[in-house]
Amino acid sequence: MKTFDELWTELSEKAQTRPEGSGTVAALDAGVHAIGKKLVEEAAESWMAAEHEGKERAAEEISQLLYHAQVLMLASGLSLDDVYAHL
Ligand SMILES: N=c1c2ncn([C@@H]3O[C@H](COP(=O)(O)OP(=O)(O)OP(=O)(O)O)[C@@H](O)[C@H]3O)c2ncn1[C@@H]1O[C@H](COP(=O)(O)O)[C@@H](O)[C@H]1O
Repeated sequence: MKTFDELWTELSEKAQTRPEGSGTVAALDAGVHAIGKKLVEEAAESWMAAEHEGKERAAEEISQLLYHAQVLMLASGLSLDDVYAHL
């Protein structure tokens, strides 16, 4: 298990060090358009899971949604504080 902040630290490091085999690095290389499509897909899957598939599946899909949101932030050059400023 990891927190949102711990995931952000891990993904930020991967974006810097670009380790081989990282899905995050591959996603960043694919670009904002591809990341955005994945984010929308995970949002739809989160919605469907919450409405039809129960709490465990909803939690799983929402975790993937948060992951892809962080990847989009990295690809867009945004920090956590840039986003927190609007909460
Ligand atoms: N939390 C996640 C995470 N959530 C979702 N995903 C990605 O999102 C995809 C989820 O897609 P779906 O379940 O919808 O399955 P899918 O559509 O068949 O998947 P794809 O065809 O798109 O690969 C997974 O295949 C992963 O590529 C994640 N990829 C990585 N992480 C974490 O990010 C960290 C860094 O990962 P790497 O960069 O791969 O080392 C690690 O701690 C990982 O646990």
